[in-house]
This record gives sequence, structure tokens and C-alpha cells, in this order.
Amino acid sequence: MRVLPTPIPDLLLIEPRLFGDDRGFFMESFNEARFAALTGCDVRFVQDNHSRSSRHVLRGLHYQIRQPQGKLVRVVAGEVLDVAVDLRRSSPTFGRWAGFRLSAENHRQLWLPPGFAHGFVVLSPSADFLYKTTDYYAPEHERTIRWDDPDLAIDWGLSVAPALSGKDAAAAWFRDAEVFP
Ligand SMILES: Cc1cn([C@H]2C[C@H](O)[C@@H](COP(=O)(O)OP(=O)(O)O[C@H]3O[C@H](C)C(=O)[C@H](O)[C@H]3O)O2)c(=O)[nH]c1=O
Repeated sequence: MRVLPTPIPDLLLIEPRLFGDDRGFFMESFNEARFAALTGCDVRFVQDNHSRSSRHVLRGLHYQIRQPQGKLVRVVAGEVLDVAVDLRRSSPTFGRWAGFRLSAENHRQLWLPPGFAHGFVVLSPSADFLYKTTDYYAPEHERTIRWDDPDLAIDWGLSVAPALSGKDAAAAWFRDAEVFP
């Protein structure tokens, strides 16, 4: 397992160690002790999620303002552009975004600590997105920010309009969003 730095210091890109042979491959997709040793993050995951989306579906930007969730995300089929936005007002990278291609081919994972908005857009015909969270889903605390917010100016690499849920189509502007201290 390798931990790669990102433009936002607390966001970590993780490359698990792959053991390939003539049958295919094996990898430990998560190892608590190794994760803690390599990231310095001693976390407890309480929920595993799995979503499947077709090309150009964009889910996000989502976060929980209370019971904020740390997320360890990965793709097991297809490819996405995964985006995190720093919503911690005290952070030197407040309002900054960073995007990473996660795919079944590169096996890369992204660790987002609590305090980030998260979203992804599907680049392949379909994508299966798996992630662990450090707190439970709490819809009453969920907040959304528009994918196309002009102040964030996220480059999703899209040449067509994304497919959004009603909730995401009606998301808040970043300037009006509740953020973290
Ligand atoms: C997130 C979640 C959803 N649900 C139910 C609620 C809805 O009836 C249905 C679909 O929910 P939603 O449209 O919010 O799903 P996504 O758009 O994939 O939301 C997720 O997408 C972005 C990328 C994230 O980072 C968050 O983890 C999460 O907000 O699943 C649950 O029962 N438990 C859950 O943890």
C-alpha cells in the first residue's frame, strides 16, 4: 500500500499492493492497522456503501454538516472522476477542489477526512462505486452544493450535461453553503 500526496494535504490517494498471477490478482482493499500506520489516521468505519451509475451520471457534491463523514472511496468497475472540496473555513485550502481518476484498472482509493464535500462523475459506460464511512448516514444533516458552482469552478471534464438527481439539480451555491469551522 502506497500513500500519495495530493494538492490538499489531508486528502490522501492510496494505491493498494496488488498480487498478480496467472489467475488474476489479489489485494487487501482495506487493512485497519496498515491504513493507520501509513496515513496517521486512526479511524473506525461504520458503514459500507455501493452505488452503480451509468456514464455522465454525477452524484454530489454532498456532505453532512453534523455527523460529518470521513470517506474511503474506490471504484471496482468502470472509471470516475472523483472530486473533493475543502469546506473547512480554517483550512489554508478552504474552497479548493481536487479531482482524481479512480478506476477498476488503477485500483486507486481516495481518503477524504470529515470536512469535505464529495462527488463524482462517471466516465465509463457504467461504474460501481464502493466506499466506507466513519459515521452513519443522517439525511437530516445532509447538505448539497452545486456541481457547477462558479466559485468552485470544478473541471469535471464533461462535454455534455451530467445526469443529476432532483436533489443535486437543486443544490445550494457554495457562497450560501453551511461549512465547517
Ligand atoms: C448515501 C445514502 C443514501 N441512502 C438512500 C437514500 C436514498 O433513498 C437513496 C439514494 O440516495 P442519494 O441519492 O443521496 O445517493 P447518492 O447521490 O449516491 O449520495 C451519495 O453520493 C455522494 C457521492 C456521497 O459522497 C455521499 O456518500 C452520498 O450522498 O439511498 C441510504 O439509505 N444510505 C446512505 O448512506
